[in-house]
Amino acid sequence: MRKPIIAGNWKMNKTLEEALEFANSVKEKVPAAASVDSVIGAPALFLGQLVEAVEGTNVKISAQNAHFEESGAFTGETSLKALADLGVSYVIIGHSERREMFNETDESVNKKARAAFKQGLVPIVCCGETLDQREAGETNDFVAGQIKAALEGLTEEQVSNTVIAYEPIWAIGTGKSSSAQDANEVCAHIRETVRGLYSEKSADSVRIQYGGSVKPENIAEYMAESDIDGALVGGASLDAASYLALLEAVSNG
Ligand SMILES: O=C(CO)COP(=O)(O)O
Repeated sequence: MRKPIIAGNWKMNKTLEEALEFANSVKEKVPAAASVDSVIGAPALFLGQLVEAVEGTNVKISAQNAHFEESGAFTGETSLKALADLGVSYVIIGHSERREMFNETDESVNKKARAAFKQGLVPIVCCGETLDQREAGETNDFVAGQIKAALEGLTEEQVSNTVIAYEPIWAIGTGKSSSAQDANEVCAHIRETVRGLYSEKSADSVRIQYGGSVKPENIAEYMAESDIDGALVGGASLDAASYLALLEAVSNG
C-alpha cells in the first residue's frame, strides 16, 4: 500500500512573512504522518526558515528546482548540497513551466534526479503532455519517454523512492482538470513503464501524483483511482484552509 503524498507547489508566490504565517497556521493541523505525506514546495528564498518553522511536525519542505552540480560558477543557481544542509526534503524537477521557460531538458532532469538522491533529497519528477500531443494520441508514448529519460541510471531502490508527478500541461492553472479516469490511465502507463524498465517492486512502490487544477472539491475523485497516489497542487495550495482541506480529503478517503 503506497502512502498518499500531497505537495503544494507555491511557484513564485508569497513573501517570507506570508510563507511563515501559512506554515505556522497549518503545521499542527496536518493529518498524522502515518496517513499522508504533506509537502510544501516553496520559493528558494525562504526554504531554510520554513524548515525551521515546521520542524518536528508532519510537514516537509520542497524546493522547486536546483542545479545538478554541487557547487561552482553557476550564477543565480541553487545547490542541492546546500538545500540538503538546510533540511529540505524534496525537490520538484522538470516542471513544465521550467521545461517551457527555463530550458529544462530530459537530460538536465535526469542529472538533477541523480544529484537529488546523492544529497538525500527525494525528487518529485514532473512529466506531462501538451494539448496538441493529447489530441494527436501521443500522450502515453511522450510521457513514457520523459520518465525513461528522467530515471536513467537510478538504482532500483532510488526509483522505488521517487515521486512522479503527472501534470498534463493543458490542465495546469486553467481550471480544466483531466478526468480522473484519463489521469489514471496515464499514471498506470507510467507505472507499467517503470515495471518494464526496473522491476515489479519499484513499480509497486513508486508514488505517482496527478497535478493540474486539483482542488479540495475534486481531489477525492483522483485519489479513488488505482494508480494515483497523491497530488501536486498549485493554486489551491496557496491558502492554508484549502491546503488543509486537500490533506484531510486524502487522509479520510
Ligand atoms: O503546476 C501545478 C502544480 O505543479 C498545477 O497547478 P494548478 O493546481 O494551479 O493547476
